[in-house]
Amino acid sequence: MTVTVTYNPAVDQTIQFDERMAPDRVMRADEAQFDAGGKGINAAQLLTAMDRPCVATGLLGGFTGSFIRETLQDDGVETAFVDVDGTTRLNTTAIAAAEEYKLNQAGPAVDESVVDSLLEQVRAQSPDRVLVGGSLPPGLTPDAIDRIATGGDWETIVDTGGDVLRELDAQYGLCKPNRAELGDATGADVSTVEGCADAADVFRDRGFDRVLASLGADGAVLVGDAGRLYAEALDIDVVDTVGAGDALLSGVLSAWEAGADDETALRTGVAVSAQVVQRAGTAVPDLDDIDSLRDGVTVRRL
Ligand SMILES: Nc1ncnc2c1ncn2[C@@H]1O[C@H](COP(=O)(O)OP(=O)(O)O)[C@@H](O)[C@H]1O
Ligand SMILES: O=P(O)(O)OC[C@H]1O[C@](O)(COP(=O)(O)O)[C@@H](O)[C@@H]1O
Repeated sequence: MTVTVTYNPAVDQTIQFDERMAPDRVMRADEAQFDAGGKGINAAQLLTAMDRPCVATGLLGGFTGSFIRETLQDDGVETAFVDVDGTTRLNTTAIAAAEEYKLNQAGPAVDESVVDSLLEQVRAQSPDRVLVGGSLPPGLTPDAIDRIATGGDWETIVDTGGDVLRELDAQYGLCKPNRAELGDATGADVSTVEGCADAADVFRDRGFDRVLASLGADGAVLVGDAGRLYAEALDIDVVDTVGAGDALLSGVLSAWEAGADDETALRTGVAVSAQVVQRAGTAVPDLDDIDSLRDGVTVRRL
């Protein structure tokens, strides 16, 4: 069973415009979409949709926090959040004439003592693995993630920005940097797939047993004891890439939970992420034919 930890959840607002974004003018959208968001929460929704036992934890506050809790419960996702003062943030994605703008808030300031309460919630679930996803709100340092990794007898997986990734000091089962985060955290040249795999190898020497590097339209690389695998992205019409990394990671974790090997897991992750990027927002897409979609993913050893 997987527990997800989202220290800095978000209500994801997605608004779309036909015309390009421009300053000093009122941009009027016909509609707006609101989804429960934040990297760990996105993963919990996808894992639940793929029938993998999962509990979503993290920090929630204010009316936006209530929206997230109610949305997850309506979606059948088990929750065990810690309530905090302040208001959970609203992250806005504006899609204007096919250009995507991501406007993220920092989130409510919290006291480090909240990590103790969160760890209690995690331990109470007796998880096999814990996925810590997303940024940290003001008041928390990377130690808040290391404390999860050292807080119990579970495997810890982490998906966070390169600046935080670089500071982690515990042992992790997997990290999921995207191309920019891979380059930021290692200083390596990540302009080629081989370069990304080399940079991922550097990460493995820093306490990450496996590295799942997401490369956007170029697909993904999975590096671990079983070797270095590269999967091409599927050729699809992209609407919104927000949530793509969470989808890739969720697909990989879901396949591993079903006993799949690394190649099948990587194929599954690419297939799930392809479904997510074909629609706006971070709500769960149609995952019914993931098995046939993943058979269409090209994978090779590097
Ligand atoms: N333009 C695209 N075409 C097809 N698949 C994509 C595209 N962008 C992202 N994906 C899929 O989503 C995955 C994660 O995308 P990426 O943007 O790297 O993640 P993140 O959201 O973490 O930055 C990719 O590995 C790929 O499988
Ligand atoms: O696009 P990704 O990396 O899969 O993550 C999407 C999620 O990350 C967020 O952009 C938040 O990211 P951060 O936690 O890193 O600030 C959410 O708004 C969104 O739900």
